[in-house]
Amino acid sequence: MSAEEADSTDDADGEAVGVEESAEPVDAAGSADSDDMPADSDDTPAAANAGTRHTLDGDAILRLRGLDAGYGDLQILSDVDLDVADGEYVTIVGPNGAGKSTVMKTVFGLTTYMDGTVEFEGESIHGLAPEQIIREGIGFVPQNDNVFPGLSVRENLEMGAYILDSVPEDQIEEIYDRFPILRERAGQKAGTLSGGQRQMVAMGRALMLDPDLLLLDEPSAGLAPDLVADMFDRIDRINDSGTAVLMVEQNAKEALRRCDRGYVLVNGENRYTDRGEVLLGDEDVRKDFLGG
Ligand SMILES: Nc1ncnc2c1ncn2[C@@H]1O[C@H](COP(=O)(O)OP(=O)(O)OP(=O)(O)O)[C@@H](O)[C@H]1O
Repeated sequence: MSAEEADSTDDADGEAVGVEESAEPVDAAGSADSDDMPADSDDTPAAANAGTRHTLDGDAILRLRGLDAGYGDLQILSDVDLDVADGEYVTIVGPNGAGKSTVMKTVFGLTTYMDGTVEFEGESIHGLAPEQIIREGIGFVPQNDNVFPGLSVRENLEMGAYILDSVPEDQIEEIYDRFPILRERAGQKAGTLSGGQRQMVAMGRALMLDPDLLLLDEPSAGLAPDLVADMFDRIDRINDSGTAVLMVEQNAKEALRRCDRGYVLVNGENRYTDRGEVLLGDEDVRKDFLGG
């Protein structure tokens, strides 16, 4: 069994976790900055926090509140709250069909908005077209069809900056420094690259405008197990250089191990929120969503 299969949340039914809302806010559910944590927060079980707080105390660059969204008349997300702080690494995990990708697509203006707020850097971005959202400083790497297969690697990167008047050569160089194989393959059609290399092209394209927030939908999907760790390392480095990351991952254990905070989404609703390591250590979360 591959690491991905082992971590799959396919069989989680989302019904087994019966954690009720607590009246008391729990501080540990919030901040990306460990200095802000209560001294004993390492020991706070996620279950004690579940259903209480899905938001940060401080400023968030991405702030979703009471979000309802879906496709046409079909509502998928119900009352979703989610924050990403400046420079934070946040991951969303949960069973298939929980609505994880729908959260990302909604941030990027690709679903039917129904209710709630979507704010980025203090301004509402609800109703903006994807091109405007890119200008605001959000990059998005969708799970599928995320490169132009008939264009070269370099042309794909240039497409990431199509809203500019001229190609930002310095940024292309930065992307090549980050992903050296792309410099070597600059003239090769993206459709002929390996899965891992295509994922680098897709990330590189999304980084061309140096976004403040990068949305990554299942970046390890389809990668051979030995390439998965490398992809996660690259994401760590992108985040280390100051870009906030919001990532959806089926490889839930690894994602939670790497991130600052995690959200468990079930049936389009928030279920758990806490620091990744706290969610990983929680028996109910492990049993119901992480394959034990
Ligand atoms: N374009 C669409 N039109 C209609 N329904 C859709 C569309 N895209 C997704 N859905 C439905 O929305 C629900 C949530 O899908 P979503 O892809 O957000 O889930 P997910 O948690 O990311 O799941 P997975 O892990 O399987 O990718 C599913 O029932 C799915 O069938």
